[in-house]
Formats: sequence, C-alpha cells, structure tokens
Amino acid sequence: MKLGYLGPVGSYSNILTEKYFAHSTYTLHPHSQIQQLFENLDSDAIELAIVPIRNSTFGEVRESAEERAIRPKLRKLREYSLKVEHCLVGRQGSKVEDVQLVSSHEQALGQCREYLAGRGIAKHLKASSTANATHSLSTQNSIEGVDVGKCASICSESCAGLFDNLAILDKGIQDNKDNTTTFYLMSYRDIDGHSQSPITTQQNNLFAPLRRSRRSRYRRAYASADIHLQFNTPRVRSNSLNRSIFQYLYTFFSKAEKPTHTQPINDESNLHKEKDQLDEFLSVDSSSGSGTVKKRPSYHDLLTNPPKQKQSNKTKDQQNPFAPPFNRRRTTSSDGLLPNPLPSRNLLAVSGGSTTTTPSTSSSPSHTPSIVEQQKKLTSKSTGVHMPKTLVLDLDETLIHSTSKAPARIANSFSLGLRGVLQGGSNDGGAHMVEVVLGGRSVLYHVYKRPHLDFFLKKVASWYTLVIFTASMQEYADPVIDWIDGGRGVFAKRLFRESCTQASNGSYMKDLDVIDKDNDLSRVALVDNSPISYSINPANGIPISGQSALHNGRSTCFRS
Ligand SMILES: O=C(O)C(=O)Cc1ccccc1
Repeated sequence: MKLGYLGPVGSYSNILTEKYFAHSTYTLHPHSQIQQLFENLDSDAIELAIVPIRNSTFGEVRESAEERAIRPKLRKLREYSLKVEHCLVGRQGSKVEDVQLVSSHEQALGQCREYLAGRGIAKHLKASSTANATHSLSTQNSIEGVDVGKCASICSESCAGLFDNLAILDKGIQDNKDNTTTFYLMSYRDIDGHSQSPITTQQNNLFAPLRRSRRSRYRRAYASADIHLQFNTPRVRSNSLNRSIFQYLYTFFSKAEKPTHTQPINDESNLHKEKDQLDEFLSVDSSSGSGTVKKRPSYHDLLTNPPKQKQSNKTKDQQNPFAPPFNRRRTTSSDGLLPNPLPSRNLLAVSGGSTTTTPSTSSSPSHTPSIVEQQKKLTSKSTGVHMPKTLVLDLDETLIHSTSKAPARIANSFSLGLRGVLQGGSNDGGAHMVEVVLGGRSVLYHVYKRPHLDFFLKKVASWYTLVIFTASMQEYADPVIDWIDGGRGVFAKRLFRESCTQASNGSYMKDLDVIDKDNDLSRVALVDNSPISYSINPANGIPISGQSALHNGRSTCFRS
C-alpha cells in the first residue's frame, strides 16, 4: 500500500512513518508539501497519508486543517503521537550568538518562539518542512540575503546528522519540554476492514470560519457532499491567545479524540456527541441540515445589532430601574426599590416571605486538590518562560441565564413555599434557585446553565487559569458561581461589579488589567456576550452569543 508523508528524510513525519510503517505492507512516499499529500490522496496516487494535525504547544497545523476542511469525505483511520525535540542547527563553525535568521516549518518556529525571542533571533523563514529548511541550509550560500554562516534551521537531531557541513548549535530548544505532535493516518478507503464514517465533516465546519479566502473552495467541496455551508467570521482583533482560544473553540472536540495508534477509531458516536455539545455551547446549530453552521453573531453584529435586551440606547443600568450606580455598594436604592444585582436585565422583584441567608461568598465545598490547586502544581513545575494563560469568563448570558420570574410550570410550587428548600440548591424545572437578600428584602432567581457548561469548564480548567469577571453584584453572583463550580474549585478568581469600569454612558467595561496588573495581556482572553465588556481590551475579547438569544423557544438550551 502506498503511504505518503511530509518529507524528505529527517522530517518529523518521516521519523513517525519509519517508526510505524517500515515494513513490507507499505511503500513510503515522501512529499514536499502537505497540500500535495492531500492531492495525491484525491487522485489515488497514494492510498494512505500520515498528516501532522496539531501540536501541544503551537496548536493546529494550519495547512493540514485547511486541506482537511475541503475534504469532508476523507477519514482518519488512526492517531499517533510523537514527542518532538528540536535542535538549532547551523553551518559547521557558526555560533548561536551569530544567528540572525532561522528557517523551519512554521510549527517548529512556533514551538520555539520564546527560545528564539530570548536569543534575539528575529528573522524567521517558513519552509515546507523542518528537513527541507535544513537541506537548504546545507546547500545554499545565503538565505534571504543573509550569509548562511549567520543562518540556522530547526529540526530533529537525526535530521541534523544527515548533513556533513552542519552542526547542532543547541538542543532541546522547544519552549515546552513536553512538546508533542499528533498525526493522523488518513485515507478515503476502509483499510483493514475498519469501516469508518467520515469524521472530518463536523470538525471541518469548525475550521472553516478561520480563513475567509478559502470560502468558495470549502463551499464547493462541501456542496459535493451535499453539505451547504454558511460562514460567519467574528471580526475580532486578535492576539495570539484569543486566536488560540478561537482555535480551541472551533476545534474543541478534536482534542477529545483519544490516541488510537493501537486501536482503530470506532467511537465515532462519542466524537459526534461531544462535538454536538460544543456546537450547542457555541450556538452552532448542527441539527438544521447536515453540518450546516448556523450564523453566530459577529463582533460587528454585536456592536451594531446587539442582542434583544441590549437593543435600547439606554445603558444596562438605565434600562433597569433597580440598578445601583456604579461603585456604590448599597443595599437599598434611593427610591426604596431593590438594587439590581445583575448587569442588564429588568427584574421582577419578589418580595415578602422570610429572608434566608445568602450563601457565603467562599462557600465552595473544599475538595483536595481542587482543579485550581492541581493547575498551580503544574504551573510551578513549568519554567518561567511558560506562564499560564488566563481565560476570563463572563457570567450572565455567557455561562448562565437567570431570571427572577418563576417559569410558569413551577410557579405553583414556588408559591407553595418551596423557597427555603430551593435555596439549598435544588433544581426545579431545570433551574437552580438562588435567593439574593439585599436591604432586608429577597429576590429569588432561577438560574440555568448554558448547555454542557460542566463539560466546558472541566476542559478549559485543565488548560487555563479561569477567572470569572461579572458586572453583576457579588451578593447575586457568588452563590451562582458556587453552584456552577460545584465544589470543584475551577475558578482562581472572581471579580464583580465593583471591579468594572463604568463608561460615560453607564455601561460596565472589564479592564483586564484589574485581574493582575503585572499580567501579560497577550496571555489573557475574555469570553463575553457583550462586546462593551472588552472595549478596553478589544484584542482580548472573544464574542459568544448571549444565552437569552438562544432561549427563544428552545427550552432544551438551558439544561442544568
Ligand atoms: O516539518 C516536519 O518535519 C514535519 O513533519 C511537520 C512538523 C513540524 C514540526 C513538528 C512536527 C511536525
């Protein structure tokens, strides 16, 4: 069987291919471009291809994602992991201090970014593979006008050993010592009788929004599989972290796939289920026609045509007669009405009845070790170069939806005096009840989790430091956060209304410097349904559709 890989000899794809396929069943065919691999699969010139998919440090392999995206019928048969250790390689006699230009595959450059920055190696040249870059270093006199004595490449140790005139200048230069690349074995065929349904369709829909220029290609390719795509690219200014979080959001479930180099992939249904969960989380509707991506509101849409509850020109607080002025914590308003503990909604104040104590602000049951503690442990092992990334999450309409109106079907039980019981955290009608006591009066909120919130939090908590930043009041938000945290300790920090900055029009903005003024903002992103929230740090914002928009007639959207 003909198996293609990204060559030439010495590339990481070659190392992996030799490791698993060096026997008589396969003839190995190096390719100089990832795109060629896919085209040869299309034309049947090769039956199988080893394709680099993603890296633990630098994320998705862009070309592979793009090529997979336009081939919904291509199947993943197996998955392999390769630990990747990079060397800086130069001509014999050259020194690290002299290197001005480094060439390699963009993945390798990305995986060594901090190393290169630390040594002032500023010129980076992308090559089709690590081995090709190294081959050029060996054979050319200058690269991009820089004398080859001042050039280097990044490749494996075994690749460096293939060239007599080259020497290893430094070893283990990847930023993350535990640097692993995942490869897929891909084919249009059923190999070894493993019948596979195409798995790429849904994932690919998720990649598709990333590249505007490729849309017509995607559209045509999908149309041939009777899948009709709609595109919507949220127009956010990006920094590398929110790009990577976008990538995560779009490819969430590819991370959930298990390494299967010894087993065929046969848990398709799980993969699809998990992907559906993400779609729902992101309000991508995969139920309306196979693989159709429902339009998510873009950044621009959100600014010009905000979700319903924000359509008025009035500020969040102006809309709400109960809202207190910013930065003035009080328990009663001057008009004697209850202050609004939430940032933006008109509330129905529920009065009367005996008041119960608001759950304590730090009442998370203690679990040892909590996710945050586990993460701290991991971080303390990491080098100073590897600072954790912080994912800041808005609360209302991003993670939860709440209302102070009793849903019709539970209104009766509510009036029968269930409140005392519910306050302890029971569910009724899918809602969790939170009683907020302000100024001696209480309001009961029905709080609904965004679908699959628990799964989402579990996943992101293992990758990022999580912070809740809400424009709601602490008295309301704390018990809600306690509930969604469920004693896991997923949130490292909680920031409330008093940490917001109020704009001249009264709306609340979230200045990310508040989290930690020494924090490097390139490592912080804020997921928020309201673009105003990240208007101080627009490059750090990740829009997400507001949950109440999802609520329209789709009660299943809010499950606990
Ligand atoms: O260029 C190579 O050697 C490849 O096979 C792609 C790649 C690059 C960097 C890490 C892993 C795979």
